[in-house]
Amino acid sequence: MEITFEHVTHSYNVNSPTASLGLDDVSMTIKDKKFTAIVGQTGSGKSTLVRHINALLKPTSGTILVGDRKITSETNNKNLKSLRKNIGMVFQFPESQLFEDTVQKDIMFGPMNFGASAREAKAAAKKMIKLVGLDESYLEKSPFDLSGGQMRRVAIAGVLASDPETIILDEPTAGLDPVGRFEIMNLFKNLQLKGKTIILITHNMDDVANFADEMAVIHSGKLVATGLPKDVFNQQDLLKEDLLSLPKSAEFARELSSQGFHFDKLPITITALGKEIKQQLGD
Ligand SMILES: Nc1ncnc2c1ncn2[C@@H]1O[C@H](COP(=O)(O)OP(=O)(O)OP(=O)(O)O)[C@@H](O)[C@H]1O
Repeated sequence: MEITFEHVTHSYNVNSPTASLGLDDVSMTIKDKKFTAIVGQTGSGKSTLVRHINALLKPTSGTILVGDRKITSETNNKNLKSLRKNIGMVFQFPESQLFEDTVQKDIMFGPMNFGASAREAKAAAKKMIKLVGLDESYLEKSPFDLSGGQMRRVAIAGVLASDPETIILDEPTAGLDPVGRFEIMNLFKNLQLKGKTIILITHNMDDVANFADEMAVIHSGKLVATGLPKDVFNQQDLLKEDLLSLPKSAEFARELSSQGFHFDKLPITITALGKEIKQQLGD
């Protein structure tokens, strides 16, 4: 589903002395079936932005179009079920929301909440547990007997079990070891390649460089850049003003620039960096 923000502003605690601006006149389009990363410093408005997509937050002004659904300040809290079924959200540390006595029941909760029969939900649990890299024997275990990484996978399986068209991830790999992180990111990339729209909030620029098709940079509630990661990471004004940090390959390329190498554009992945170095050493 294509998602379009049209002049969206969100004020927290409107009309109170503690009012604060979460989003400031944001207009952008998140493309259907693409992997889009949302980045920005802490407190810049990333979570506020994505919470408008399933109407967890309503705009103070402006409109969000999610496919053919329109969300405005007037949107009624009723009738949001079909929207929310299609927008899966993996919050930060989703394992904190596990509560059932077995993994199977936890994964079944979402689909049943959206109207699936027990049989359908069981089948979904069986499929999803494997998709997140655990075998079926985990279904009968208590989620609380699992490691942190395993709990995270179960929580993700629970979101995927409702088969949402769009999946929003708010730092889904925070606190995982590098291998676990890579596996989870690969899982989401594969889901996108099979037709899902993925929206990832992250502070990890290597994940953006390696997995995202598009990126958006938010600063103080405003959208300051959007585009292909290889272009956005080369916007000098963003780097100068410290609105963006670089993936490791680009950092390394910058260091190499003072050692006689020359890069027209900073390479943002190891593969691109390797190719450039090889070419320049061969010349
Ligand atoms: N419930 C709330 N009430 C009042 N202000 C809020 C609330 N939630 C967020 N804000 C404010 O809105 C701004 C944007 O916050 P938001 O959580 O969207 O940022 P973020 O980019 O997701 O940050 P982080 O990277 O730390 O998760 C911040 O100034 C924050 O203090």
